[in-house]
Amino acid sequence: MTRLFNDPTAFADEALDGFVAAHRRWVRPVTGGVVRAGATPAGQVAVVIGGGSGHYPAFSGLVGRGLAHGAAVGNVFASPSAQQIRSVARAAHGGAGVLLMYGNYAGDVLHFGQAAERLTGEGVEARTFAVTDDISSAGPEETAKRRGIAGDLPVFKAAAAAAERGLPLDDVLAVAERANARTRSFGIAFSGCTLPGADHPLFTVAQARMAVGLGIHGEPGIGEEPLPTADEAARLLVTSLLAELPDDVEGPDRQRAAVILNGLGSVKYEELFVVYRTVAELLTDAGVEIVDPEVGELVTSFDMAGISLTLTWLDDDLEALWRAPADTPAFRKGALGTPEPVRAEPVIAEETDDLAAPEGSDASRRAAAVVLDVLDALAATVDAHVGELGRIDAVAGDGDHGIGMQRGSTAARRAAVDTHALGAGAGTVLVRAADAWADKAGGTSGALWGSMLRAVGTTLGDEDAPTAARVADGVRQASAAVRRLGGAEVGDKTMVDVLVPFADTLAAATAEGVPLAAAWDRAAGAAEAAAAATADLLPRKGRARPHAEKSLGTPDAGAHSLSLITRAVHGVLNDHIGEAI
Ligand SMILES: Nc1ncnc2c1ncn2[C@@H]1O[C@H](COP(=O)(O)OP(=O)(O)O)[C@@H](O)[C@H]1O
Ligand SMILES: O=C(COP(=O)(O)O)[C@@H](O)CO
Repeated sequence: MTRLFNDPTAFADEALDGFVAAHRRWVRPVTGGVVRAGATPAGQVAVVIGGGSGHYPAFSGLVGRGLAHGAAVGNVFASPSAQQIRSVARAAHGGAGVLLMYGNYAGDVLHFGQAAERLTGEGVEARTFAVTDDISSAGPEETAKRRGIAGDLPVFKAAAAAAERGLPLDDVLAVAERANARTRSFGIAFSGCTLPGADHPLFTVAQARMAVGLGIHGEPGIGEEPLPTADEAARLLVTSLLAELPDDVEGPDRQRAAVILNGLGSVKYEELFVVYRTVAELLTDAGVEIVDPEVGELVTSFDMAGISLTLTWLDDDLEALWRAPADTPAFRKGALGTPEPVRAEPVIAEETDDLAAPEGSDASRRAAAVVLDVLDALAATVDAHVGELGRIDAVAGDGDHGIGMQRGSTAARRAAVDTHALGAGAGTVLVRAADAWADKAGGTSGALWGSMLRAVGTTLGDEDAPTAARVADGVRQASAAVRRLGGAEVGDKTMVDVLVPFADTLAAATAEGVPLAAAWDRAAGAAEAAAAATADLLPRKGRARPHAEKSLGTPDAGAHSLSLITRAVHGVLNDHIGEAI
């Protein structure tokens, strides 16, 4: 249970404020997260990490000398937005480029990727790297699909220590790749976490049972077994990892390994030590030389009861990087010289894009008024279903789909109202709403909904009055944009299963000359049927994939929300447009 909070939707921001107030020696706040209190030394690659809140000390607690130069901090269990990441990276940049590092989650991959593109376009050389240490989340033949859990720490640290040596960006990236290829984690859980404001945990484990193969977002494990003793738990963790050695490690005998026994939130230190005692014994019996072990909370999931074991198989260079000193709020090692002075200049102000909007034609401004009503209906629908969407997402995901959609749709509506008041046409209103959605929501759906609204807005433009064919074309462009960005296709159990038939039906009906509202009605019917049919699919993308079987019988959360929204939008089109276009 998370007991102490004010407004649950403000939890992540308020936690970050308090964290900064407590750690000014190490960090200073910037829009989107934190950077080191001292400047990145000129000519040093900046390592910028990030992810959702709810995992402390990941990610803000790992900012400081010897480790990250900055951290982008998202909402609870949702990746930070591309705009946040860009802002933190610009503040951390020391002139030698930026390596953006995160765990391998769909939302992080999308937002960090977009941030890197934008930074590079602005002249800040940027690369991305996703950590994939969790062996339970995909098989050895699909290591690129694995999630990042406590292995984030040794991989971030290796890259950051390489950056401290003055290596160029591509060499720092190569170190991250090598550390990741040699890092494996495996975990078990005894209870799920309860998000701030929620009254029940994201999952439960039956009395005297444990979930095997945990995630760090309250995802249920991939299997269930009887509750073990501490020694049995240690044996399971060690044998699972020794059975999954990296390709270039022939056997454990005479190998060196960095070892992390991580507590997820409510397993206490003494319990961890009891388990570690046997972990150390088993590894030593297998011939492994343990290097600088860490036992404690390094990547958490609120109050989740669970533990994970991480092994990084070291070569000489990786050992030196693992042993290198570090000084951050939550992770300290060795001794560093005198710290750089804490910068006295004020907090970097949020960069605001030019607020003026290009004026739309009269016809496009009238269309923009309908767009406002559409966004109102959209946000109201999300508000009315926020709990239901969260529950569906919690079956095999992280339970945040409702709150993510709510944050995004609320921000989009606000931005649309402001932009409309500046005299903008329908296209610009939608594009600004899209950017606000992606920025404020973060997460997978934030990036995808941002790209959808942007595609429709770009197609409508600010000059011509929208026609039925133009709207249908905009929706088609939106469908293509989501598939391009997320890489999912029909059948993967995502919102794409609804978006494609919706766009195709709308295009076919408008091509037959059916007026927009009636064509939309037909397309919304196709969307509803497609959303219901996702209940029979096994997920192949996103957070639900490792829990495929559990999701059978439940529709995909993003597919369901999209179908609800298409139906609500039909109401607006029917009332405002009728058969006019
Ligand atoms: N690669 C993808 N392409 C398209 N849609 C996706 C993809 N991955 C996930 N989704 C959609 O995103 C939804 C989850 O959104 P949300 O819960 O807001 O994001 P997150 O998983 O980042 O917390 C899923 O239900 C699915 O419809
Ligand atoms: O949840 C996180 C990001 O992944 P999403 O795909 O946006 O949910 C985050 O907590 C880990 O970085």
